Amino acid sequence: MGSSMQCPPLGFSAQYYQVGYDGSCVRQGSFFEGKATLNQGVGYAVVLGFGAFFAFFTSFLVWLEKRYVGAQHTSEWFNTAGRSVKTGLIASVIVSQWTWAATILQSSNVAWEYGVSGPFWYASGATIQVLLFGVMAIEIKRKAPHAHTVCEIVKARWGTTAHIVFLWFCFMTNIIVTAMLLLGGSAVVNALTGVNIYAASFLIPLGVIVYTLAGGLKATFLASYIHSLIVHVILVIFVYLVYTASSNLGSPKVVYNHLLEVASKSRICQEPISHTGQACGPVVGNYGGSYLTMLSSGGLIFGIINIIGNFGTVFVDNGYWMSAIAARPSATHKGYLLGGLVWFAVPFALATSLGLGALALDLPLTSIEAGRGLVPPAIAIALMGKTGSVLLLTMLFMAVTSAGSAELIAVSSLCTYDIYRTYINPNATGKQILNVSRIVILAFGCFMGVLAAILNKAGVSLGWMYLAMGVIIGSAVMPIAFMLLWRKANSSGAIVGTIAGCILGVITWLTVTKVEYGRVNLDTTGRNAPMLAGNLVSILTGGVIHAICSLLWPQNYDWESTKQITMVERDKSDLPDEEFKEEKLISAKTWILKWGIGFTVVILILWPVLSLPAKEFSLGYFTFWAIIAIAWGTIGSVVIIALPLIESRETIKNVLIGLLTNAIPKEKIIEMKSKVSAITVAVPEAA
Ligand SMILES: NC(N)=O
Repeated sequence: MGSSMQCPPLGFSAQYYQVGYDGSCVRQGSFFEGKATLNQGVGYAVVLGFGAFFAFFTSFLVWLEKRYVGAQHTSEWFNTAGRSVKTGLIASVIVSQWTWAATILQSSNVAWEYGVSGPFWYASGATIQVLLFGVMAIEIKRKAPHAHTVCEIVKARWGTTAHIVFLWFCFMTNIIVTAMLLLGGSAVVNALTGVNIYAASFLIPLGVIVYTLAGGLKATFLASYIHSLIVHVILVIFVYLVYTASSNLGSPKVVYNHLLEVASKSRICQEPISHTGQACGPVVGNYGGSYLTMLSSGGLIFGIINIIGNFGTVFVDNGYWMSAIAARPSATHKGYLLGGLVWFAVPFALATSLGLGALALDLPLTSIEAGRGLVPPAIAIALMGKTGSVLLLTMLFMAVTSAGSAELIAVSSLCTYDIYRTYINPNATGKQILNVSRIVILAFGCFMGVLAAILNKAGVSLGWMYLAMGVIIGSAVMPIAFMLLWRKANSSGAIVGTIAGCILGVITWLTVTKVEYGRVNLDTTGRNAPMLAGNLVSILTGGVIHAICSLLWPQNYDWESTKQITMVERDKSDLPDEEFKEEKLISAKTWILKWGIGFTVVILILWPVLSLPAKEFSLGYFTFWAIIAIAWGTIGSVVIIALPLIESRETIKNVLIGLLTNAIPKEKIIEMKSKVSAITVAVPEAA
């Protein structure tokens, strides 16, 4: 029997093919076909229930911390978490803040498009920014120790015009990231449960708002540990399922053999045995058309776009500055390095399992489904049915909730400190700051719900947005880095470079689209060549213009005005002065420079270069690759789950003793007594 007559054509995944009336083999038109595996009740329970549960949970954590640890809940606490968070929790926060819907969904989409190189470029191209941001995090401690936001530092150094420009770019970053969270979240909720996509777009932020309002930064930090824990447990389940336990796949060897077959040159891909937009046969741009190679032009182009876009979404996202501000000085650099290395496993291990698994099972996904982020839900269903759907939905919701709440707090602190306190009420009290923070969280969350519904209506996909982000915000990356790293960097160069880079980036993007494809629409603007050109022009123009202006008219800045940024209320900080010593901070900077740059060279240059000679991976090479993914996923998960617990064992012990005996810690009683005696001395009649 000829291969054209076989049905299914590859001898596996028969459920996605059927024999037509004329005897031809017909592939299913799409994976989901508008059918949901879970009912709408589950969808609404997840969308509303998780938000409500975490709102309750964070309120409980806040209460515990107040009662048994003695935290004072000032506006400083709400927005900076007391600036004393330790390495393990900072790493866990970084991982949960950086684990977007896209990390879970888009990474598997690029695995589905380009094969093994997709997850690798997704992971490495978005890890190095976190590692390198560790340098900025230390510089904040040295040069702007009392700042609340990145834009406060911009204003202190470069004045009002630069402040307004960078505020705009920071807001754009928060809007883009939140939009991606909601686009991915709503698409998956809709596909898995049938909840209306517009209802999902609007309801998802509601849960995040409630949860964020309840806690502020510190409580969301604590809850983000729970988010990280759940994400990593489910990640490990999926990875082991694909490579060791599933009856359909279950070993690197089966995945490898299936990947060879689905991309085979002899495979017939005409209608109706396959349909336009479905994965079938050799991959254009890959060595030998194989999914099993790092020699992939599409994968490499995606990698470059990914690096640029993610520099934008780390360096221009106030959320990362806030995490750095919240970190204890001696923990900052280690937290960022550890967070980056653990996070690498999330897209790498997950997409190497789910994305390649979807290809290996020859799932009838279309490019539209994949672009909407539906590769992981499809394979979760294929491997585990309803259980897989629930696990995937839970994992995605953890990502959307914690990253979404970080974005809400980032926007709220920009609005309170950079607009309200700077331009409207410079003498704002802590109470006023807290009120404005909460109003902004509510307003921005609602605004994003509406925006996500509009974007869904316009047909904007997660994949499109992910590639476009660097064009829009990339130009601000180098000026923002220069701000803390280069004394010559001047204000006019930062303003002109950032604005011109963005405008030229967009013009280049659209022009290349028009020249290459003859028309400009969502489909053509989302292709690799225009995206690459736009991203490169945006980031390079921003940096080059700023560098040239600064060399011609250097500022020679001494960081005195950034050191003068003030706090609203004095924080109760039990950090020893030792923590802020310049020698300690300089040695932390040397450490993060060495390790941050070292790991960047390894994962961005050495690893891909060393994997090129393998051309098309042999079975042994692919098995080794899969083992690295499994091991990195497992070790990363153990570290991120165990370290925060180990570091906080004293606090946990105090809280547990307090809960069991209802005793309030001695230090807190002493503190309360000293307050009472201070009042008695000041106001004798109070005695
Ligand atoms: N955070 C990202 N780029 O997944």
